[in-house]
Amino acid sequence: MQDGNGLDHLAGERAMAQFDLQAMKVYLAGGQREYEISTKMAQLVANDPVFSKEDRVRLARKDLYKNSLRKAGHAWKTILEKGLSEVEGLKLRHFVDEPTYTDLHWGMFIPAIKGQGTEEQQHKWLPLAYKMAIIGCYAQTELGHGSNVQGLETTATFDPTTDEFIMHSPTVTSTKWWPGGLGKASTHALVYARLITDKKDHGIHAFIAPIRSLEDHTPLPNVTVGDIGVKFGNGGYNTMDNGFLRFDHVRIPRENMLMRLATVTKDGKYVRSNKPRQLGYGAMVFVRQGIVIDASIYLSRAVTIAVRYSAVRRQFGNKDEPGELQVIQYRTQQSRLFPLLATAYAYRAVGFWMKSLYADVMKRLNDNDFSTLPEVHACTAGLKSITTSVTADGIEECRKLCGGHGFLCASGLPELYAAYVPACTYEGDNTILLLQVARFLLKTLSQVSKVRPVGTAAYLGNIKQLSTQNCKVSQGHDWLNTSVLLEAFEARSARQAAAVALRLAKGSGSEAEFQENTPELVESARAHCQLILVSKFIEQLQTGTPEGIRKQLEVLCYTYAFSQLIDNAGDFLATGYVTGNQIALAKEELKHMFDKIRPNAVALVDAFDHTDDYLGSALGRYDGDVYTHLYKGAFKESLNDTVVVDGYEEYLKPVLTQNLWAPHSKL
Ligand SMILES: Cc1cc2nc3c(=O)[nH]c(=O)nc-3n(C[C@H](O)[C@H](O)[C@H](O)COP(=O)(O)OP(=O)(O)OC[C@H]3O[C@@H](n4cnc5c(N)ncnc54)[C@H](O)[C@@H]3O)c2cc1C
Repeated sequence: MQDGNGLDHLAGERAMAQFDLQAMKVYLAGGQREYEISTKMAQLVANDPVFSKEDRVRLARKDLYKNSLRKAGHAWKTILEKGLSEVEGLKLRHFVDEPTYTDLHWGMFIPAIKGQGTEEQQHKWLPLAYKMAIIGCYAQTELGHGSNVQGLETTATFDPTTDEFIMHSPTVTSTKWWPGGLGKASTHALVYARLITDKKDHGIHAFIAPIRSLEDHTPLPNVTVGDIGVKFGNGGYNTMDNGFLRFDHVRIPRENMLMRLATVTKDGKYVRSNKPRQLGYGAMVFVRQGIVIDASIYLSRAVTIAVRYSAVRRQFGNKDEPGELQVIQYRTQQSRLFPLLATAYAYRAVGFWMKSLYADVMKRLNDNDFSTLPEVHACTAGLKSITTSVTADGIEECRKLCGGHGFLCASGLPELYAAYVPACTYEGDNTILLLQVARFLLKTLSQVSKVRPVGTAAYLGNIKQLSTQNCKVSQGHDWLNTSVLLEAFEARSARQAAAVALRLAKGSGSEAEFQENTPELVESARAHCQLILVSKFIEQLQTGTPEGIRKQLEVLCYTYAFSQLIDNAGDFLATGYVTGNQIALAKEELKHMFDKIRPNAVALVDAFDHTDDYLGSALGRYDGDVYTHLYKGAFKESLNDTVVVDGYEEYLKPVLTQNLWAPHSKL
């Protein structure tokens, strides 16, 4: 891939690489087959003008949304015409790279029916959903409540005289608010509502409610539905029609309640099924594995842009070298950029591990073995929280690493951030998720003498040893030992969790005391998750990494672990496990890692294999021809459609000609 002049401005950088680029591409794709599918789908999208992202940040909302509908429809047509498999179709939609209603239809509506519907219900709804004869969304959140699902107010009251539920939104705060795809596209909503039979409230259950006519798409009688408004950033998440929805005593058939876990009989009896609630856990692990891989992809896009641009951009110089220095040569630039590069690799490795975790969970569910589920629930909740928060912050850091030009939409970074940042909130607010992890840690510690902790919490079984032995590092290279690093992360996490558990144990056990300690609880949950990330990156590295890339992955793994250690040095020091001197030694080792990454940096981001089309960034172009394309890009700006700007006569000329109060002034 080269520019119009045939020049690859980054060729010198690429020539320095010390690893097998192709092997790294295949590794990052998750295997040869995945690599081939990815490459094919990326090209298919890049070569189809309908999928162009060219004007997205300049379009008014109505045009933006209409174009998004066009792309989603065209993607579906392409999938059918080319007979693409489910995996290929998913990849194709991934490369279209635009949040849209189909994300919720395929990602939430269909899985919810599969997980919560009876076989009969699946038989009725899934064929319609699979061929998109109906479009569904996932309507849980309301104006008044999101995280606190038990606080939802929408009601579904059973009327045995007609064998129907009456869906109702009794207050303003009960208005469904936020569901993606609800605003304008969906014909059906999976509505979470309080089930009421015979005046008794049975709590929150799921119902399929038709909301728009299948004839002309108008809202059904007594349904009020629309889009909630413009969201953060240009383009970004504004291609999605997040919606509001109110019911005014809308009747739906009894069979529209999803009844796999509980049933309402014709005469209004509420019956819980004997199916274990945990059956839905497999889907949860699957969704969260996708979130962690997505975090890696989004972060890798930002890092690709920042690394390539940092290799192109030159500022200042020194007397020892001719010309100006590439900004990637500056230690401060490296110390902000290379840990993010290593993080993108770490998240990819952890995403791969989560795939095997999913397989393990499914096997256990089949065997009715629910013993590991609390640990799996906590681990995946925590990983969702940490990886999305770090990725959102990382994209913003990459924007700053690109200086002024990073602020231009042409850099691709503002839109990437705007599209990604809600991941910190949807699928569970990140702080709430960490509090769930903290509760799990407290429970595990309270039972540690009787129940041996499993999986990612197994280290807590060694709490005594981890609480008494301190770090033995005495020279820098002592840190270059994965067991030493792992023990440091285990000891820090175990000690932080034990400290807050002890403080709570000394108290009365009240909820107020728990609340008082939530900042420390969140910190200990974060420590636990950072340990999981470091340990799984190491584990993945040690299991069958191809020779041609192992060395680079090791460097990235140490970079990741050292930067985590240093960024959280306060916590590590406070636990007493490490000394200030040991942290200083780790800092020196981290600099050595930066030296090892430096000649490989551009190749390491090339390995993510993002096409120019997918990156959509003048700064991150493969050929490094940044300035030509920034300059050309300015001429696409609508303000430059005319040389004299619209508004000059009415509003600018009177200022310049001192005619502000002239009789014809429009000011
Ligand atoms: C782009 C986007 C798309 C979405 N798509 C959907 C969708 O398709 N379907 C759907 O149903 N919903 C959707 N949502 C809604 C989303 O799931 C909720 O916004 C999310 O669950 C957070 O809930 P909340 O808004 O009530 O936040 P709140 O819970 O009100 O959080 C506000 C603040 O309070 C803090 N907080 C709340 N409770 C506690 C506590 N107990 N302890 C400590 N701190 C606390 C939180 O950490 C946060 O800082 C979407 C949201 C966004 C932004």
